[in-house]
Amino acid sequence: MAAGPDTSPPAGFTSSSAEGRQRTLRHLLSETPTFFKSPRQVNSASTTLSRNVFDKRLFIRPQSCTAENRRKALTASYPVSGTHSPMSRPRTSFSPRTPSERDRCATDSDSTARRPRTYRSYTASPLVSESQQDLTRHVTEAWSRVRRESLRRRMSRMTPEQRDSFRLLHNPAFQAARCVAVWKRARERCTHSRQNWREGDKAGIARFHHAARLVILVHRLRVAMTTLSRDRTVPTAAEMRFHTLHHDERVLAFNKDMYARRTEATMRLPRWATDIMGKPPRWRSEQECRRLHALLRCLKAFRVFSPRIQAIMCRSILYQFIEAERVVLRKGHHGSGFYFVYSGSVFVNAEDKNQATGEAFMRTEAVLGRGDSFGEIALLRGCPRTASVTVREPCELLIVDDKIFAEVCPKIFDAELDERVKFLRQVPLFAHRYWPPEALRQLCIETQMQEFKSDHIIVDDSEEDEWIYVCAEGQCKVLKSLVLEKESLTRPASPRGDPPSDVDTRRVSFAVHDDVIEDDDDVFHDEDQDSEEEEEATIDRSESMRSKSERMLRSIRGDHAEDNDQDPQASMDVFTVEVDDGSHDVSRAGRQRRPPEELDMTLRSLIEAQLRQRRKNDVVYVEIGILKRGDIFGLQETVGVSDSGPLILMSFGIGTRIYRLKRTNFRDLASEEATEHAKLLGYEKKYPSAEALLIALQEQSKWDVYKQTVVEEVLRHHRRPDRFPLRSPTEEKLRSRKVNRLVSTLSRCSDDILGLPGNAENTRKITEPIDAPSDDREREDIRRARKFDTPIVMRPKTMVARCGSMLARAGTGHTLNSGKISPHQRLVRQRVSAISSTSSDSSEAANGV
Ligand SMILES: Nc1ncnc2c1ncn2[C@@H]1O[C@@H]2COP(=O)(O)O[C@H]2[C@H]1O
Repeated sequence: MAAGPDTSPPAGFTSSSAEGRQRTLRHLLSETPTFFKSPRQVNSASTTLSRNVFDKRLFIRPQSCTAENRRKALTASYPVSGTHSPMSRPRTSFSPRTPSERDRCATDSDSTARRPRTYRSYTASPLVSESQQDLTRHVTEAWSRVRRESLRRRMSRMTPEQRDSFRLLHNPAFQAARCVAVWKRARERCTHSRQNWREGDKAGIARFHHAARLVILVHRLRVAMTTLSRDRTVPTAAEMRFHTLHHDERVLAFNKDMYARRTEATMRLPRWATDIMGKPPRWRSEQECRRLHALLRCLKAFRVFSPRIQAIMCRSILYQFIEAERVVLRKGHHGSGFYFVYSGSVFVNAEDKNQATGEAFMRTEAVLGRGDSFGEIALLRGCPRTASVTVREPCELLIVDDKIFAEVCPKIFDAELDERVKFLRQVPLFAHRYWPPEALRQLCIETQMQEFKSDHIIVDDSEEDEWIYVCAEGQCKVLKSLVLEKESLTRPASPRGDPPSDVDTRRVSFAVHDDVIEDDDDVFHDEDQDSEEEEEATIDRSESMRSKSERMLRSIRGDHAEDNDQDPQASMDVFTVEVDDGSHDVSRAGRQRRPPEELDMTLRSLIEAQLRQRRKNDVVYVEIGILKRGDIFGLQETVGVSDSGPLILMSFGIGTRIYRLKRTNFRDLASEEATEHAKLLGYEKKYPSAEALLIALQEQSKWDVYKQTVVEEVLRHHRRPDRFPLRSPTEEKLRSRKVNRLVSTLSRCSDDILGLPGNAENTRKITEPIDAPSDDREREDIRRARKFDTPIVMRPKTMVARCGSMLARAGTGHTLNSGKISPHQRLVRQRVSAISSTSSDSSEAANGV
């Protein structure tokens, strides 16, 4: 193995200086062109070898190192090819293997006092390998050994404190943090002064390179750790089943999920969003945060936080893409983040015990998908993770830092709690006398604030709902659904038998402009709240005002089941009605049918859904009240004084902001006195019963029919055959248009002419949406209608006067009146209803109702 003695060493080797050695090495390496492709490589290799190997570890006896000799020795010792080539497993320090080697070792060991070891190392060490990679690997190994040793030596000389700080300095995570800091500083310098950067902040660049290397190192470490973590996690049965079915190479059965359309689950975050989330918080601009906020509001779990908390989260939220089967967090570990699932899905695995054997095993508790969140328990309770979470399908997670989540959010939550208490205190229901501060605060913990844009159905069935609503800003309408036969209200009771055209017209007119619905719930939704947690929540409630985070957690987990139990049905006809007792003005509604999804719907969507499904029995929705700031909805149902049946709550105008309180909490926390007080308030603000509304609606319908009849009567003479029939077709056409125009205008103005008691204002409101149609066809219709009607619409006063005089001429006895109903009109209405009830049509209608 050892090279034979050489008598003619090259000049460089006689020198023991570092420079001489390097020169020799360069020379040596340049003669092996297969290994090094360029002079630069030769230079760098020689430098590395000289510094790391020669100088520190493998000091070569110069006399024996001629180029020729060395080549001979190496080729003799290590054949270039062959399966047993030591190059494949380089031996960097010599350790005797064969007996002859051992013998030689023994002999040499006698003279190790000087430097036989290094000599042996030289002879055995494959300093020049058959490939560059081998050489590099060898050198790297040698170098790392040298470093380790020197490190050990240095540390042995240190005090314990020094050792600790030294360890910290060499901790990969710490180094990574330093790298990032260096990188940031370098970038900052770069942005602040490009000139400086260019002119060569050489040290900065060097540091940057160093940082990059460290980042690579840390990344490798992380990969190794995650692989290890995955390998050590025993998959649950559900996980195994899922992955077996979903892995292409192991498809056992036909899995329809693989062919299903999965737009939701596979909806990925746009590039701009990941770019924003890749920036440090202070680099994110206001606009970027707002953009991110608008995007994340589509996530159910995100929406339940208040806008302020959402904004704070957007400032610091991070993005992470995780492959399938990876472990996101492990049970018992320290919690360091709160997660939203943007796409993909995860398994939540909890520990369980086999009843028979007592063995512990992991069981899949839940599968969370897009819009869900996890990881809040450990952060808010300060306990270890309560479950493990592994990735089911490749997943995009959004991570909120534990500091933000556990410190900032509860503070904001507390401030909002104070706000809620302050607001509710102003509402008569929660007067100090009935609700002591502690009870009110307790009630507010699970109170949520929601925001709705215009025409959003907030509650679709007040009897089934679990909440009491207190209007904080804006206005809401209270609607009531009445089931009736379509014919009863749409067929005219006029003796002439001409069907009125107003139902369809109004239906179109009520197809209000479309609104994108966005709401802000304040609290987490948790559908999987089990009885244990509820029990826990009750106990917590009794321990008044624990920690902020605990309260927040309770609030977060308190309500997930909302809004999901909607029964899609019902349709709505457009009607304007009046309740005779005058206590509740009523009005109109839109023909609706509830979409199957859920409460996230506008009036328009309801109307469209209804129009798709024609049914004999329709539901007419009638407005029976308006909720303003401080008004309450759902109180009667909570205290059991409601007899008005299911009601509907809908936002309108510029939208609304409401607080909602859990009915169960209200009942639990209200004292007897408070309950009595609530009952009293409930009685005071009772809505009319279904019967009263039906009667009012019927009367209204008759009134509409009567108006139609009057208009028809007035215009009859216009439709008489012409005395001079010799008109041109164009003239005929114009004439018929004129008549039609008059009819349509009169129909629309008839409310003003004949008077719609107390509802003139409301009538105007109904017709408003006509001016703001949403879809093109509708817009086109209205444009055409407008064009058609222009001369009349432009001069309403004249038109009304004309209609009034026409009506007077027709001998109806009505005078012009656009305000309240006069006693005379009331009389007319009674007469009309008497007439219509005798006619067969109207009696049919009455029976139907
Ligand atoms: N039964 C469950 N259903 C849904 N999610 C759960 C369940 N148990 C635990 N988790 C979530 O899994 C998370 C594990 O970490 P945490 O304990 O911080 O918070 C936990 C919850 O967010």
